[in-house]
Amino acid sequence: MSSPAGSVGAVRGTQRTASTRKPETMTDTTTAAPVAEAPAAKAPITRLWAYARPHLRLLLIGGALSFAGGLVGLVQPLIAMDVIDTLSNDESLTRPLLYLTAVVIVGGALAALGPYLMQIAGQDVVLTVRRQLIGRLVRLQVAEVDRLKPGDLVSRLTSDTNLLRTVASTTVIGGVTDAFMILGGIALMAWLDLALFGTTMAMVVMVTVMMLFIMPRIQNATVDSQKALGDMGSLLERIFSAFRTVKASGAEDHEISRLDAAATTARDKGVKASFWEALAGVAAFMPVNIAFLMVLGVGGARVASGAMDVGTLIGFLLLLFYLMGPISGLVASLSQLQTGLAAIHRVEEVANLDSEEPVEAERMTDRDGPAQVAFADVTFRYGDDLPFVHHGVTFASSGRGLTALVGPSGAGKTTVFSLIERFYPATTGSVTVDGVDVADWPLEELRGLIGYVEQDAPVLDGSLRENLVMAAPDAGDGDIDEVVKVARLTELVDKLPDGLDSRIGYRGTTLSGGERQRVAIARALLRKPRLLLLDEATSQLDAANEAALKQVMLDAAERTNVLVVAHRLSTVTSADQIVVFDTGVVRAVGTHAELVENDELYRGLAASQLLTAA
Ligand SMILES: Nc1ncnc2c1ncn2[C@@H]1O[C@H](COP(=O)(O)OP(=O)(O)OP(=O)(O)O)[C@@H](O)[C@H]1O
Repeated sequence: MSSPAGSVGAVRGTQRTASTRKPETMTDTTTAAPVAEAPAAKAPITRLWAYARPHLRLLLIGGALSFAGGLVGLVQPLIAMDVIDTLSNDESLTRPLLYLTAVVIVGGALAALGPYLMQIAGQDVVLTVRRQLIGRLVRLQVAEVDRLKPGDLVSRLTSDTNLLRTVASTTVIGGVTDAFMILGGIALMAWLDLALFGTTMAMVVMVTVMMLFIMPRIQNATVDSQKALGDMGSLLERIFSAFRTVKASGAEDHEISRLDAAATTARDKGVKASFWEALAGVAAFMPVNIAFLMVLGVGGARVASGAMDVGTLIGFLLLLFYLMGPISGLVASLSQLQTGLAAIHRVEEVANLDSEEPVEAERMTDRDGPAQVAFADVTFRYGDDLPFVHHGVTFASSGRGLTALVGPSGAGKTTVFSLIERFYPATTGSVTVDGVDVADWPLEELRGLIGYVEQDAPVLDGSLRENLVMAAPDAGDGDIDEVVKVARLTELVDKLPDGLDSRIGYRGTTLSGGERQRVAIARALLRKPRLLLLDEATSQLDAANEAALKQVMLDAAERTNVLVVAHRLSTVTSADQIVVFDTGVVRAVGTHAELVENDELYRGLAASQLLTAA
């Protein structure tokens, strides 16, 4: 074997492991798994800033326009005072009324345009977050997906990110604008009358203290409420992933009651969050109303005593009245901010998951022809707290030909394929392809040379063509026709209403088990792989198709290296070599005839499948 060209060291490290993630402790299957137990690496507010920063320009323009709209509104009470003075002086109302009209029109236009621009920025922020999440989710390591619940992840991508829209747009800028309004109003109050100002400030302090108490509770309640939604999504996803089994088991009522319980929990948690939000509203509203009454009382007395004129009192009251908007706006913004921070917390947990980062890497090799595979004393287990599945597996499949992996169920045959594909790293020992440890291959290149047909031959929602070209997007019509013929799919394509462009349903439910397997085989062959991994590829085929595909396998083995996990030995009796697995070790390697002669386990398997006399 010639060793592949190119630097090995330069392409290491394509798998990313979040250093902050704690080991998983998942045993409960009824609720959504916590995506990660460690808190997000950065404070949610810092992350919010990072997400919003690329859209800052639009946010600031929108915010400035909204702020200008608010300022224009602030002038209204002053003009009203002017109107009263003008009336009491018997002067013409034309000038103040013109001002008032201009203020209303300009204020209205600014109040519409500013929030609209901020909403656009908010949608852009959500898009940025979703893009990051999508990239992360699709590249998650297989081990992470083993322990997670897709329904919960879907909820994070859809529902949680949606909560960010308002917070990233109107909330922060609106809150800041409202805060400035309030500060401006307070300054004006101090300028108008210090005694009334003091009365009002007591109330402002009261509101602040109450908010400090309520806000963290809103955030916690929102996290709980969003988690409950995720749990519900997980349960629903669980049912649809085994829909026929649920029905055939008559388990609808049981599943409905579980979903109902999850929906009730989501409702209860939502109500709790709403309770704190409502309390925040009251906590802001009540003191302002009390302040209004107190100003009326104290101000009335001051007017009666001549310490203050009636115009100033009315101006002060109007100012207070006007400030109710910004005050309740600020409180609503703070509540929304808590909701958004809760959402960021859940979104950021996904960032802590282990994923396979794409890295630019030099190609290792331009070799064609069959790839060689070798396992050298490989041990492996799926988790630190799980038993070893491989206890020192050693075998080689050196180039062109058919290698069959056989042995009892659970012996570790499928795991061999997972290690070759680098879905998991071997614990000790080495798994090499073309003499290079799989850990040293650029991940994309390694997987690019392999065609893999999984045990349950999954197909994805979409058209038949989309499913076939998934691993070979550049395949031409001629190539597709050829694999369709080779995989005995011609009849299926002819009978489908739109041929190759017919949709084949969620998880290929409109296809038979055998058809799904043949689609998966055709997909793998279309890639023209240097290494073909077939897992139980013929288990659901009828006798005629099994014989035909056995021929396909042997044909492929003429050109490439084919590894097949087989339970039905009839399909692999003519394999170049058969590797017999037993409880995580290779107990024998040989041809069918040699193994029947020398290996007791294989002889038993062959006898039980009527391939030899017992
Ligand atoms: N993702 C996983 N997490 C934890 N344990 C796993 C995982 N996948 C497989 N196992 C366990 O590893 C062992 C070997 O599984 P593997 O699928 O490799 O066996 P196999 O020989 O292919 O079996 P079969 O012939 O039934 O398909 C089994 O005990 C199985 O329960």
